[in-house]
Amino acid sequence: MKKYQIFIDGQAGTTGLQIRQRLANHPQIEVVTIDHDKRRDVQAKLELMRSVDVTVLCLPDDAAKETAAQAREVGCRVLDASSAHRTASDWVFGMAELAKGQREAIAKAAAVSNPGCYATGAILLLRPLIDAGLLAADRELCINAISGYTGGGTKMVERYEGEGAPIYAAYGMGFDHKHIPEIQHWSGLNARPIFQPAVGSYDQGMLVMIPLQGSNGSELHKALSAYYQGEQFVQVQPYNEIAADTAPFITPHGLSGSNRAELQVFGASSGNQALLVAKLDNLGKGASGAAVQNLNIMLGLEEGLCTQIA
Ligand SMILES: NC(=O)C1=CN([C@@H]2O[C@H](COP(=O)(O)OP(=O)(O)OC[C@H]3O[C@@H](n4cnc5c(N)ncnc54)[C@H](OP(=O)(O)O)[C@@H]3O)[C@@H](O)[C@H]2O)C=CC1
Ligand SMILES: CC(=O)N[C@@H](CCC(=O)OP(=O)(O)O)C(=O)O
Repeated sequence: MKKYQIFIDGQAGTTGLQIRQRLANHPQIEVVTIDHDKRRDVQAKLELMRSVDVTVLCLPDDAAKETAAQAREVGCRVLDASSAHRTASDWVFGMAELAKGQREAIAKAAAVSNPGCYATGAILLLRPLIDAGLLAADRELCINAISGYTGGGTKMVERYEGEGAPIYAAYGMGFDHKHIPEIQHWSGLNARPIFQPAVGSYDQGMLVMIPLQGSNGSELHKALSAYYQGEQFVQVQPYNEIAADTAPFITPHGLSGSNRAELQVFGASSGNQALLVAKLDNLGKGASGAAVQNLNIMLGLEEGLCTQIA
């Protein structure tokens, strides 16, 4: 059986480690590692990139831009987990479920950008509804969200695993979160949404919530259910139903290690108020799970292989 080789630049970071953990048992992908003290050595990286099938970037944006340019120079395919190229026209957006033809585009691409964690939830909810005309592209939306602290990378993990980090902390008060451009671009929203995220004192798990005035929940639920029918990693839950084990609450927990996103729609009996909810693991479908899914697609392998941590 053919084995493909990949190099992860940023292999020791939060996202890099989770990708390696998933790939440890992959039957057809082998991770080629770089010595820790050579991780910033451009020549050593170029040499590796010349020989592998795909380079995966798990770096801060500026470093990702540099390495992506080097990878392209030596003709190596790239999958970038950073937010540096998510709306770039010469990159393919790595969300297989986005629309018809997206999987095929990922399979052929030289450069794939892995979606942002919050953006994954928001785009999965909005794109089908805007495409269907059930939400107007110029609709002014507020998107609320909460993430586990691993979403903030090694620095936030250190802070939360030490003393005194807040149990709940809202942020995004500058109205300029880095995911807003990709949410707008890939959902097809003309109006800039207000995005108001928060971080909680737990490691993994995310909720993205979009309240809608004047919308009929049942119609939205039907449209989302039809759009994602047959998808392995995106599931629409029953209308107006809260899982028995968390009722009367919806929580960001329960999907750690998985590559699934669960979408929910709630609607008022009046038919003119609704709430859209996406639940996912910020390190799973929001990062490393999606990255392995994209690698499988890029290499022509079964899409679900090793995307989840058992
Ligand atoms: N955490 C998450 O939920 C998600 C993160 N991402 C994205 O993935 C990328 C990585 O994030 P995350 O894993 O959280 O970050 P971390 O801070 O956990 O890890 C980043 C890693 O990159 C290394 N690094 C930094 N600069 C360089 C460089 N020039 N060359 C080689 N290695 C370098 C760091 O090593 P050192 O500092 O020791 O040199 C560190 O190991 C970011 O762009 C982030 O936005 C995407 C989706 C979700
Ligand atoms: C809790 C937390 O800080 N989350 C990060 C987003 C997670 C992330 O790293 O997003 P990317 O996928 O774009 O890299 C933030 O709000 O900036």
